[in-house]
Amino acid sequence: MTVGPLGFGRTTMKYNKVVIFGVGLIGGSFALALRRAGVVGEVVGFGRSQATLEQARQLGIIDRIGQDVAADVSDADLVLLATPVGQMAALMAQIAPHLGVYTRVTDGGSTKGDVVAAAYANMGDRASQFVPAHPIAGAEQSGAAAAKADLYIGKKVVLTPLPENSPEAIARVRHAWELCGAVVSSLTAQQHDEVFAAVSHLPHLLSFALVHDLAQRDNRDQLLSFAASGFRDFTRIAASSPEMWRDICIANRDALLGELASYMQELDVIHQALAAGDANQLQEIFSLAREVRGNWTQQ
Ligand SMILES: NC(=O)C1=CN([C@@H]2O[C@H](COP(=O)(O)OP(=O)(O)OC[C@H]3O[C@@H](n4cnc5c(N)ncnc54)[C@H](O)[C@@H]3O)[C@@H](O)[C@H]2O)C=CC1
Ligand SMILES: O=C(O)C(=O)Cc1ccc(O)cc1
Repeated sequence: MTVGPLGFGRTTMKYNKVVIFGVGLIGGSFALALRRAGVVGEVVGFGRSQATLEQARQLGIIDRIGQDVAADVSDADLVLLATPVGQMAALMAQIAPHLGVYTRVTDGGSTKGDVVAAAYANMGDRASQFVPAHPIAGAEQSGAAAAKADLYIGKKVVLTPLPENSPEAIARVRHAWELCGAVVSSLTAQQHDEVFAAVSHLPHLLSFALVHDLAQRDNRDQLLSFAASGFRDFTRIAASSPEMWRDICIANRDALLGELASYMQELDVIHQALAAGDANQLQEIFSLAREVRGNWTQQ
């Protein structure tokens, strides 16, 4: 079975050629997941570092390292942009003129408003072939060596389709993520960025901030030597890629600033309660948080 005009509507589509820009955790896992599903012919990887691409080839993530973007995207069934979000505008400009008529493009970026704006600014009419996506799956590790075929199984992927996308383009991209094992839903880009500012971008910012604060102290080695599992849980995500998180924070800064302001207000309330020795208020705050966190299960 092939993907092409006749491939749409069949129960399982085969992707003869998948091209990945950024063969790291997200791009590499996408390739491995499609391979595991047995639906991909050839996987071609493009990247910034030849050594990483060679590693990805040796790990069996990609079949070959791409040499010619124009040639490789012209007959690709599917293109995935899986670089830090700050790199995507330039890549879109590079691929757009060469995309085949039946080539569909998706991405794995953690922010969507900026990525959608980049598509409109850099892809012209070809933006209709781009269906933005965000897999809510990942880890603090980066790079091809961290890629896993089962990363997306049972995890959410949020699509933020463009009005210009055809139902067929959306269905194809949705299907690709479903073949990776994901549960796909849709939001507007604005809804997406507001939600993830609160539950992902702010927590990462806070975790980086705590470790950064401790890191600047003269006695940091002593402090870290006594830190236990609470510290480990709160700060695991501070081991994430600085470049990736720099780009996310800058891209979603409006929503993130709103969440930061709200969090600072909360800290202010806690600060006042603590300064006043108001044990009841602290208990109320901790109890509500404990109840909500205790009832939360990752869906
Ligand atoms: N790490 C995570 O848990 C998650 C990350 N994301 C998003 O996925 C994207 C990729 O993140 P990861 O896979 O974690 O990062 P990664 O660091 O593992 O992989 C990114 C790859 O992109 C390559 N790259 C950078 N600039 C490039 C360019 N201009 N052209 C081609 N390749 C380039 C890098 O060399 C690297 O191999 C980011 O946009 C991130 O926001 C989304 C969900 C989860
Ligand atoms: O490491 C973790 O727990 C994460 O939260 C991974 C993650 C990072 C970025 C995303 O956009 C989505 C998921």
